[in-house]
Amino acid sequence: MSWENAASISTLFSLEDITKVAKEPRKPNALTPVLALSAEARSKGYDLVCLPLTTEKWKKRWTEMCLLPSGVDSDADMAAEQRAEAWRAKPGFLLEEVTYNTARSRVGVALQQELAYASYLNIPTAILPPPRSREHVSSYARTIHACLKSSSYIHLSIRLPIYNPSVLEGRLTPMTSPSSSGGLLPGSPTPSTPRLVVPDDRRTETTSGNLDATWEMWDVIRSICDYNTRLSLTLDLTPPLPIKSSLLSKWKAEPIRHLFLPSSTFIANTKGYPVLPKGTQSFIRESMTASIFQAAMTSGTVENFAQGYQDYLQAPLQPLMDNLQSVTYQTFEQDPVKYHNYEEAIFQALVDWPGEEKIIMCVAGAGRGPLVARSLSAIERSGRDAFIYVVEKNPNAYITLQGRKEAEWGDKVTLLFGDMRFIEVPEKADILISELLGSFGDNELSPECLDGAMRFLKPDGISIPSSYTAHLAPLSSSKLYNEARAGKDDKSVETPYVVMFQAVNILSGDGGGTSGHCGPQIQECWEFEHPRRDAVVDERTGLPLTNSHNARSATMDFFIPHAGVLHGLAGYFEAVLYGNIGLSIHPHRKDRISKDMLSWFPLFFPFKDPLYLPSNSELKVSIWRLTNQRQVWYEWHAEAFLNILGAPPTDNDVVPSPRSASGNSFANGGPLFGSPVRSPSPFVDSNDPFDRRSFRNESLDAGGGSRLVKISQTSLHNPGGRSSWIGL
Ligand SMILES: C[S@@+](CC[C@H](N)C(=O)[O-])C[C@H]1O[C@@H](n2cnc3c(N)ncnc32)[C@H](O)[C@@H]1O
Repeated sequence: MSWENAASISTLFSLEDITKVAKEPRKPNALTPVLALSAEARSKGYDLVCLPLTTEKWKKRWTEMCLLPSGVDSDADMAAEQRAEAWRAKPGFLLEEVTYNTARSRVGVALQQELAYASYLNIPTAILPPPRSREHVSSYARTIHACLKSSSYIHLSIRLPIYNPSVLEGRLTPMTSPSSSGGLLPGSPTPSTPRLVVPDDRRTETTSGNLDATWEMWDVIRSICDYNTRLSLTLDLTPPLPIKSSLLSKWKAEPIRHLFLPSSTFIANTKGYPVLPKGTQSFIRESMTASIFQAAMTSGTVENFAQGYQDYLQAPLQPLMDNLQSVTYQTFEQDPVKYHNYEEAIFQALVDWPGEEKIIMCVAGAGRGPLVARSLSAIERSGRDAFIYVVEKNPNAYITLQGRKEAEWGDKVTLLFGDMRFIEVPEKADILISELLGSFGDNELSPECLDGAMRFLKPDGISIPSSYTAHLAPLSSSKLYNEARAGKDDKSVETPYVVMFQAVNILSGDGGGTSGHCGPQIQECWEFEHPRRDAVVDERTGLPLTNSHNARSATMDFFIPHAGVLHGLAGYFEAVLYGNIGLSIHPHRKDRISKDMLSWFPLFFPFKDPLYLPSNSELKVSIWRLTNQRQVWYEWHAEAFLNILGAPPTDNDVVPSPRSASGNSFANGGPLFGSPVRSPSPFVDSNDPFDRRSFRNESLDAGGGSRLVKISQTSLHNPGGRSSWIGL
C-alpha cells in the first residue's frame, strides 16, 4: 500500500449538509456554503474535505435527459432526447447544479463534464463511487480510462468496499454505492455488531473467492486503465474486518490513497466512546505500515537507514566493472551487523585453524579496509600469529588503503593492487576473506572473482564466505510494476533492480498446493560454494577454462492461495560465512541470522505484463544464470496452472516438477534428487537427460480426479542478456 506522505484526515460533507448551511441566513459577501463548511472543518483540525460536486438539480436534469425514454409520452420523450442531444453537443452545468459556486455513453459525457469542472476548480482528487455490479465493471472502467485520457492533472480514486460483506451472509448483493452519508452496502451487517467470522484462512477458502470480489473489480478497473498512475483506490472500511487475515494482505500491493471511514464504522466501547472495531484498527495500523513508521524513527534499524528508498528502483552495483565511490563505501561501512558477523567468522576460523604456525590471510576486494580492520581485531582476540595480504582493484580505494596502512596497520599487512582474478600473491593463504555479494548472492560476480582468488588459497584453505544461496518468491506490487515500466522500453522491464520493498505483497503461501508438489513461500534457487572443487582449470594460469561451471538454472513451484496479480519476483540471498555464522536477507530468517543488517535490500525481477493468478493456482517459476566469456545475466519466466476437478487430460498438461520442500540447491555435478529441477537452457541442459522428465507432456492426477491445467504464462525475460547483464 503506498502512503506517500503521513496520512491526512479528511471529513465528508453530504448534499444535506451543504443545503442546510445554504438555508442559513448569510451576510452579503459571506463565504459560500461549501467554503463555510470547509473553513469550519479546518478549524476542527481536518486536513481535507470530501464533498459531492453536483446538486440534486443536476441529477434531476441528467435523469430527465439521459435515462431511457418513458415509452408512455412520445412527445415528452422526443423533447427529452432533443435536450439531451443539445447537452451532448455542448456539455455544461447550470449554476444551481454544482455545489461549489465561486446512462449509456451519456454517463461518460456527464462524468467527463463533472471532472472538467473539478479540474477547473483545481480540485486535486475526485473520488468516484463504485461500479453498480460486477457485470458493469468493464464499462465503468472504460469510462474511467476515457476520463483519465481526457484530463491531464486530476487524480481519480475509486471508492470500493474492502470486500462485499454480503458474502458473510451467504448471498451476494449488487455493489451499489453507499449513500453520501456513508451508508452500508446492502446486505452488510451493521458495523455496530462486528460479528465477522473469518477465523483463519483455511476455513475461508471456500468464500475467499467472494471475499476477493471487490479486489477483482479493482483489478479489472486498473488493468483497463493500464495502471494509470493518476488512478488510485479509496478503500471503504465499512464492512467489519477480521482481526488478522492474509486475505486482506493483497490490498497491501495496491495504490490506496484514501481510507473511507463513515461514522457508522465506529462502535461504542465499554465507556461509551466511539472506537473502531479491532479488526479495522489493526488493518489501518498495518496499512499505514505503522511498524515501518515506528522502525523508521528508531536509529539502527533498516527502515531508519532506508528512509526515502522504499519502493525506489536502483540499478544494482557493478563493483567489478565500475570503481565504487568513497561515499558508497561509506554507506556500506555504516552497517555494524555485517562487519560484526564477519569478525566473528574470522575469529572462529582463526581459533579452529590447526597448528601453531603463522596463519596467512588474504582480504580480497578490501574497499576502504573495514574487513582488514576486523581481521586484525579478530587476530588480536584469538591470540594467533597471522599476517594479511590485502588485494583491491579500485585505484581510488587503494589510496585510502595506503593511508590506513601507514597510519594504522603498519607491517601487519601487505597491500597488493590489482584484480584478484589475475594478480600474483606472494604466498598462498590459509584463510581468504571477501565480500563480493549482491542482493541475490551471486549477482555482483562473487563466483567469478573467487574462481580467480582460488589460485592463491591453499587446497585445504578456508573461504569466508564458504557458500551463498539465492532465493525467490512471486510478488505483486502495482507501484513497482509502474516504476519498472516508466523506462518505456523493454530494457527497463528486463532488468533486476535493488529495492527496499514496501507496497508489496508476496503471493505465494506455504504448503504443497493442490498438486502437493509446491515448495515453501520463498524458495531456494541455487548455491555457490567456496573453495570450489568442480571447475576445470588451465594448468598454466590456474583459471577456469570457461565460465560454464557458474551457469545455473532452477524451476520452482509456488502455491498461490489467494487471487492476485503477479508483477515480478522478489530475490534474496543468504550466505554462510563460517560455521553457523552468516548473513541473510531472507524475510523469514534474517532476524535470526543477521538482524538489523543494512547493506542489502532485496532484488526485484520485474515482469513486462501483469499475470493474473486465481485463488488456489500454482505458479512455476524458471530462472537461469547464464554466461559467456564477457558477461553474466539472468533470464526468467513463469507459467500458471489451475487445478481442474474432473477435467479430461490433454496433451498440453504439464507435470509440475518433483522437488524437495527443503529446496536444496544443486551445483554442477551435485545431487539431482532433492534439488530444484533444472529447466532447459542452451548452455546448461543440452546434455542432461534428467531435465526432460519435468517437461514431458502428461497429466498429473492431483488427487480426487483433479488435474493441473496450464492457464497462462509470461514471456521469457532478458533472453541472451539483451537488456541487462553484469560485465566480467
Ligand atoms: C562490495 S565491496 C566490499 C568492500 C569491503 N570489503 C567492505 O566490506 O566494505 C567489493 C570490493 O571488491 C572490489 N573488487 C571487486 N572485484 C574485484 C576483483 N576482481 N579484484 C579485486 N578487487 C575487486 C571492489 O572494487 C570493491 O572495493
